[in-house]
Amino acid sequence: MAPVQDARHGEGSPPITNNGSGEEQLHKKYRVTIVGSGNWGSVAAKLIASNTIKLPAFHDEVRMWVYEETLPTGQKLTEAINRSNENVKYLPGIKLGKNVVADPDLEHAVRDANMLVFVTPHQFVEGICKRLVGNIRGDAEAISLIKGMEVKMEGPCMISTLITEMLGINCCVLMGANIANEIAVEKFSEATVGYRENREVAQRWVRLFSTHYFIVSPVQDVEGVELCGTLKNVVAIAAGLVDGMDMGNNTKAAIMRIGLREMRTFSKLMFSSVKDSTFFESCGIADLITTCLGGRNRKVAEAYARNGGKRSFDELEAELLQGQKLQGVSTAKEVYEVLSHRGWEELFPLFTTVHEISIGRLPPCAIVEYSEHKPNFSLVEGSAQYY
Ligand SMILES: NC(=O)C1=CN([C@@H]2O[C@H](COP(=O)(O)OP(=O)(O)OC[C@H]3O[C@@H](n4cnc5c(N)ncnc54)[C@H](O)[C@@H]3O)[C@@H](O)[C@H]2O)C=CC1
Ligand SMILES: O=C(CO)COP(=O)(O)O
Repeated sequence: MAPVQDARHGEGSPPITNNGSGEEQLHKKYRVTIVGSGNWGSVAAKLIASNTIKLPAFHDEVRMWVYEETLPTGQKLTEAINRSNENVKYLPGIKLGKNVVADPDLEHAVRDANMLVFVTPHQFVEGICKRLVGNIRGDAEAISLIKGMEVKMEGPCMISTLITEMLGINCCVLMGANIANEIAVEKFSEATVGYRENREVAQRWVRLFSTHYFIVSPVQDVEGVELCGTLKNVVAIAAGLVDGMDMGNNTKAAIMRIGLREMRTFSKLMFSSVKDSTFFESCGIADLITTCLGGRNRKVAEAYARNGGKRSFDELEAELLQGQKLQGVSTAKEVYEVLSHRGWEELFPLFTTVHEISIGRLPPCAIVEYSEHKPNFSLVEGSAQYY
């Protein structure tokens, strides 16, 4: 396995070694809390804990806020995690590291941390941030691993922006081709850290997550990285529908290509700063491929099509994912709200069709019929250049 310093890093930047910088070692120890403890949240805890235990810049202990629940055994989830060092519900069979402490008290979990890792399903973030206002350290920095967005009156709001606006702190993002169960068993993967201005902060996040099997590259394009991670979940629903109708590899590849094109157009229309090169990072094409081949959105959408649209996504999610959450259906709705508000539906036939299928307005087979429609460029001046 290639060591971290041999890895390719975004933007042709010098490699980031995993030793911790002199500045960090002299001045400050960083204390990490993970806000979230689902499937990916637990794997993030494992990655981070393996680094904090050996890097002098970080306190060993990693606190993980757990949305408390009672297991069928009657035991609390946090007690089970702290006793067995495993998240027995969301990541069974994987040791998290002895330095991971599960904490059911959100405010207590974040109190001492100056590095906050947000990793919950996106629909819960606003409620969590409301509880955190006034309860975090003044020098805290955040990173979001959350793939999703909110739609406000003013328009779409990325989760990193929501965190920044509600808590008044800088927020980077980490996205990539990262099916959690594969990283949990240490299979080689890559990820992208998106940052706004402060490259030193981005490097600290890279050091916190990087291992010999998890290669992280920084890219100065928060919106591009976050929109890639968010929008690919909608395309994965389309890919799953195609699988559920046994339409074969060529059709699925066509859907992925059309989806990637819509991802790029949507991102660039929302934020003109989004870079084309971001779509070639792990957060872009690689995440699209892995999610369309092996993700939960794909899996549930396949079941939806196999049932001819007769069982709802909610019902199938509960049955197939056992408490884990689907992001693609709600993201399709959020994207659709943006498109319909602006009158852009015909510019995004795939995104629009995924939403209409997921609410039962169209049958699953519409994914191919409608997605192949030529986008109507006359709707937005200059949009043709993004196709
Ligand atoms: N699982 C994966 O392979 C990957 C997931 N992601 C992203 O990470 C984010 C988090 O996903 P996972 O960690 O996989 O979670 P998950 O889908 O496995 O688990 C759901 C989590 O939500 C929590 N929860 C349920 N109700 C809640 C409430 N009312 N308030 C707060 N939390 C509640 C549960 O306790 C659980 O921790 C999502 O945005 C997802 O797209 C990103 C990369 C990979
Ligand atoms: O984001 C993911 C992989 O990078 C996981 O996607 P799913 O939520 O569809 O499993």
